[in-house]
Amino acid sequence: MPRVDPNLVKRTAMFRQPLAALLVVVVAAVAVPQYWLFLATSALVSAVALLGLGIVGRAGMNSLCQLSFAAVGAWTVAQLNVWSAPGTLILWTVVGGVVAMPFGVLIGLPALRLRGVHLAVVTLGFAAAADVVVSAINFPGVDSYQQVMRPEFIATDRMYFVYAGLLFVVLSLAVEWVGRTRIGASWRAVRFSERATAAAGTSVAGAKLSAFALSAFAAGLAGGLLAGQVGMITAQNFGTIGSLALFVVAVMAGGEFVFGALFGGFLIMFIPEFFRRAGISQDWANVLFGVGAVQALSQGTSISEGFAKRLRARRPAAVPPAREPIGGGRPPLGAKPLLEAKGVGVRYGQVTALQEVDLVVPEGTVMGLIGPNGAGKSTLVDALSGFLPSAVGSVTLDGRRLDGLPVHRRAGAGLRRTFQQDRVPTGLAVDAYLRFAAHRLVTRDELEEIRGFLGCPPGDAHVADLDVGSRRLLEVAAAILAKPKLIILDEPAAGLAHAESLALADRLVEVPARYGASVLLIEHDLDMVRHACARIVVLDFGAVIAAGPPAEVLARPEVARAYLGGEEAALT
Ligand SMILES: Nc1ncnc2c1ncn2[C@@H]1O[C@H](COP(=O)(O)OP(=O)(O)OP(=O)(O)O)[C@@H](O)[C@H]1O
Repeated sequence: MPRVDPNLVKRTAMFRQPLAALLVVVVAAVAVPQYWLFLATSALVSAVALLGLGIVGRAGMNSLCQLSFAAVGAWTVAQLNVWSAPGTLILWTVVGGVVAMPFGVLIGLPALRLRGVHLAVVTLGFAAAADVVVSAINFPGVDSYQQVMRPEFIATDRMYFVYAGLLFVVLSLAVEWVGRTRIGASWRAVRFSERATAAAGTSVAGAKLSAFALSAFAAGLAGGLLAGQVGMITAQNFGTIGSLALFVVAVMAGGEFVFGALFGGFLIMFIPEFFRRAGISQDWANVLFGVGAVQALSQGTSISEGFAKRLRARRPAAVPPAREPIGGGRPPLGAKPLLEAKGVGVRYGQVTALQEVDLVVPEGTVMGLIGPNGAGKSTLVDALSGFLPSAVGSVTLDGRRLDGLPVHRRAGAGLRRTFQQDRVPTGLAVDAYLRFAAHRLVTRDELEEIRGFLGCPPGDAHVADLDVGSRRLLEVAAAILAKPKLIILDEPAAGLAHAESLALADRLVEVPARYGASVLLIEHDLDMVRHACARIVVLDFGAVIAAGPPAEVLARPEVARAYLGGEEAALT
């Protein structure tokens, strides 16, 4: 049997769901009886809005006002229709989507500070307010009974269904494509960890606002599509309860997936109809959706996500290559200072976590930062990388003052860091994560080289399927791939077996010469520190108590005392 090129399979993966959706639309266009066409078109309208909800869902946010954005799109289309603007309904619908975008950004602004239920309340408030506004004033053309005109070729219900289907397919292709760009990866990343997103040089605000803007665009398209379908729109089409139902179905079916959106659209339109035919109140459909959403939330996966997981589970597990120690000595201690921190101090209320710490990391070296639990190591890393704006003192990297710069700008200036707990977004594949976190264009060769160098799993392995040790290595790989001047690794060996820690130490030793970055290694594994570092600095109670070559420093009694709490023995 001829072998299929795996790279081609990977590259075409984003087309799979949209093309399958196209097939569904084509079959339905031929097979659906005239009677059901209106409902089927409405299902596509809802599916378009659900795709948009899936975008904010990818970024880990909730929006309960999707139909308010749809109302903006519908309003725009109705107004352009009244004005007989050029471009026909097709262009008006796109304009409606674009006009909805600033509203998305406006509603996204609170998301910069609010999360979870608080954000949901804000969006619900907007939905309620929009509901009141559109109920109080008629849509354009309603007073004069002016129907939204469809162009000739989509005048029939069947052709309009095909048009709605094609619009859904094009939008889903666009969403899948954006999902594979750095913007899409930033949505996944921000959902997993805002701190790690910023540390990877990406603006958290940009990620959140772009998700809201594109989500509103999709909703605006849905509104325009609806205006063309029904001809004359009213406030009832965009009620708060409708927005809530849409959200609940997105949670249940999985709006983040093309098929989840399509399936959700089908449920929203056809379940109430089935109830009606069975002589049951249609309101029971919302109860059913609510139960489905509770079920999805309690299981932690939507229907589509569960399906995707089962498909992934059938693939063989990714086996990372063995990470054997490769030997080699410590890097030289560079002469030129790269990072210079002076008088860095941090207080948490009454606790002084850091007291006027001075630290110099030279160019071209691996330096260790050690100290007992609570010594202030992570606090120092947070202060250096910009997570503690209240920190006092000054930080200079390669002669550039970093003081006052936010986290992502410091990352852009060449300071990369990792975290004590791994922060690799589980929604991405290995190479997608590396590309995102590198924050620059990386070649396939570079990806393969860094994965091989550190012994990371294959590029198409899914992060969610990896063990903790492999994820830690991925973080290190991503930091190196970003080509920074300084990489601060906060306990990178947590989760690795001892032999693997030493193997990682061997690799770190090579980093300055091979990739041109210095490394500041925070680690409790003193074997690893001895193995990798040309110099170490010891913190205790927020102050530097010793600095120098590892063997010499670890032999000092004050260092042993800090670690062992009073015993005078040297740390061997
Ligand atoms: N958000 C916070 N609020 C109050 N106190 C804090 C906070 N974060 C850290 N501290 C305190 O600041 C001091 C330094 O903590 P830090 O986490 O920087 O130490 P560490 O050396 O990184 O410890 P470990 O090795 O256990 O990670 C500790 O006394 C800790 O309790």
